[in-house]
Amino acid sequence: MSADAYKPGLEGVPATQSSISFVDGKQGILEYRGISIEELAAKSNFLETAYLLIWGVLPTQEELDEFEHEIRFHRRIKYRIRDMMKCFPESGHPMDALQASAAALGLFYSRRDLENPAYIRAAVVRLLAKIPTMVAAFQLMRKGNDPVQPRDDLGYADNCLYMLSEQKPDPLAARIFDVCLTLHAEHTINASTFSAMVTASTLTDPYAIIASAVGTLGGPLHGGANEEVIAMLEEIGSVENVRPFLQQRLQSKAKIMGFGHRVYKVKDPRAIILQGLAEQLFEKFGRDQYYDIAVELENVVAEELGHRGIYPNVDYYSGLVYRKLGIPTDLFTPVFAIARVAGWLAHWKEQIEQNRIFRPTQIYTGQHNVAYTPMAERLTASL
Ligand SMILES: CC(=O)SCCNC(=O)CCNC(=O)[C@H](O)C(C)(C)COP(=O)(O)OP(=O)(O)OC[C@H]1O[C@@H](n2cnc3c(N)ncnc32)[C@H](O)[C@@H]1OP(=O)(O)O
Ligand SMILES: O=C([O-])CC(=O)C(=O)O
Repeated sequence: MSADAYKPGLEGVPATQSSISFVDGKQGILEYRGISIEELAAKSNFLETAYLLIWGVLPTQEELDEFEHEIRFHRRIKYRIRDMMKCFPESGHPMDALQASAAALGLFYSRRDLENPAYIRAAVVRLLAKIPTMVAAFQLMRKGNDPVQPRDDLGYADNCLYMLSEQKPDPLAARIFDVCLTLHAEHTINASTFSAMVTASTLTDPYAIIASAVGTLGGPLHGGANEEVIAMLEEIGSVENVRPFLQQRLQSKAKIMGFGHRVYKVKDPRAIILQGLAEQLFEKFGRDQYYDIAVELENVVAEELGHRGIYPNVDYYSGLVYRKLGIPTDLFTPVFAIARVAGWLAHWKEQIEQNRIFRPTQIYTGQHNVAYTPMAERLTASL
């Protein structure tokens, strides 16, 4: 195979066919099942959107009620999962705790029955229901407290926010959190979804699939950037410092977190909505000290890098929203995961319906016919 065929990072290489979502990176369009993200953010909610993504159609009221009811019923986690999480080091990152706990769920539901729609539905319900409870359980247990119990009187987003922020959510805050989940639910064949699809293509169980996707999402080039953005804004510290900070970053060829995207060459449509949500929250609950720095950085990056299509991505303004909602910084990426479970599950279902194991090829750059060197004759490797 010619080396020209190799595309680092698989840029532009179609790896699947999918009807779940669509991105036009030049025009800044994102659709789930053909419906624009702006319309879903305004009119839908996370659970309805999850249903749409996974089953391909908007549910009737009856179908949605049943789905919500099933999820509400499955929110609690087994005491053995909680006991396992108690043994995790408090200093560990919540994404690692989530990855381990998601994988551990598979120990309880290991019988695979991929041909059976009831098995698929049960796994979908369980994962959507339990992932937020697991994130919240680790958050409380690392502080030495008992894990919070989900509240049956609260809807999906309200309950998540209640468990994560440890306070009864204000209705506007809960609605905004719900929109955040909808915005993060799906994004075509991004790195974590691809990871989920590769794992799914071996016909393994959905808990292993979600665990591999969580591991992939956590990296700073992907979902982990939302946490890094806040660290960066804190480091900048003041609006006056934005320009010198950017110059120094560009000189050292370091990335500006929350900017740039493989597909979008304009501002990510989700970043536009998230910025609006941040402003709504600031109006009601007071402005975040880092917001002005963020806006100035966006302007200065546009001057310097806009001509190269480098603009804010979904991770840029989400952290400012989560901070105002009272969510600790190292839970920002787990919150992303809570939402993206919907997209990963939709791709799992689609993958097994059209499955062929992922097994690409490589261009070998090593040697051939190398003689084995006996230990006594080996030179110290110059590392
Ligand atoms: C949910 C999400 O995953 S959204 C993305 C979250 N990630 C981030 O915010 C991290 C910062 N951004 C990035 O690292 C990248 O833009 C990515 C990973 C998102 C996309 O990566 P790729 O498509 O592979 O682009 P790549 O990293 O090769 O960048 C292409 C060029 O643009 C530059 N560039 C891309 N993003 C940035 C950035 N944030 N800051 C400065 N320069 C950048 C690169 O340095 C590179 O320049 P070069 O051609 O002179 O070497
Ligand atoms: O599509 C991507 O590469 C990353 C992204 O924005 C997402 O996963 O939401």
